[in-house]
Amino acid sequence: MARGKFITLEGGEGVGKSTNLRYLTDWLRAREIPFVQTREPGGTPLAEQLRELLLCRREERVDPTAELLMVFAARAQHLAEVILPALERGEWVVCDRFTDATYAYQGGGRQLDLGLIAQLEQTVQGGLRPDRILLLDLDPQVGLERASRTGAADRFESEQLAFFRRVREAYLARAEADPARYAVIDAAQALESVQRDLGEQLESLLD
Ligand SMILES: Nc1ncnc2c1ncn2[C@@H]1O[C@H](COP(=O)(O)OP(=O)(O)O)[C@@H](O)[C@H]1O
Ligand SMILES: Cc1cn([C@H]2C[C@H](O)[C@@H](COP(=O)(O)OP(=O)(O)O)O2)c(=O)[nH]c1=O
Repeated sequence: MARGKFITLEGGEGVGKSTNLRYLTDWLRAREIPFVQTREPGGTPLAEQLRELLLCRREERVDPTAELLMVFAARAQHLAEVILPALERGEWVVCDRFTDATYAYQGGGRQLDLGLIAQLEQTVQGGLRPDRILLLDLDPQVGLERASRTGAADRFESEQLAFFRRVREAYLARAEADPARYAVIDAAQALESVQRDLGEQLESLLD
């Protein structure tokens, strides 16, 4: 049994991840490809509890290294319980955010050392990396405006614009360094154009 493909969807706030996840899963269903849809932080009961702790707004300042370790704690659990078993069963995994979000938010946004993130990535994931990272790219000003229409701001969404500019730059720098693995999709386009681009990416992953 061939290992399943591991696809992640990434981008800043309000880029259209939720909207386009539905497109991705409909595409897989239409082709009868077995898959697991999941998200980070989260994806297991313990990891979802860590997500709540990470996202809730609080009086106490959250130390960036503490934040980073919580993200990777959730990821270790998610990998062991959900992602690796699904890939081993030959199913595809569609994950709403993964380690690129850590490079972007904790590395770019919080300005933590990228070498430290790489060390944790190696410890937690070994050699596992997504087969394709679908990066929805959008000016954060537009993204935040879109996101503000969909509910109250969590701890990350409450950051300043400069934070989200660094997030975007960090994502784009990673995509530029490994163009075979990343698809940068212009999320400012009309939804149907975004989805056409996503569909092309998925087609290219079929054996
Ligand atoms: N390509 C697009 N053009 C215009 N608006 C969009 C587009 N994609 C998504 N939206 C809208 O932007 C808002 C945020 O989209 P959503 O999918 O919830 O983003 P995210 O999950 O990335 O925060 C929603 O109101 C959605 O309808
Ligand atoms: C996976 C991950 C997410 N995050 C942040 C980014 C998001 O603001 C938040 C939750 O992700 P998500 O549910 O995708 O939020 P949204 O739909 O509002 O974009 O967690 C990190 O800071 N580091 C990480 O490694």
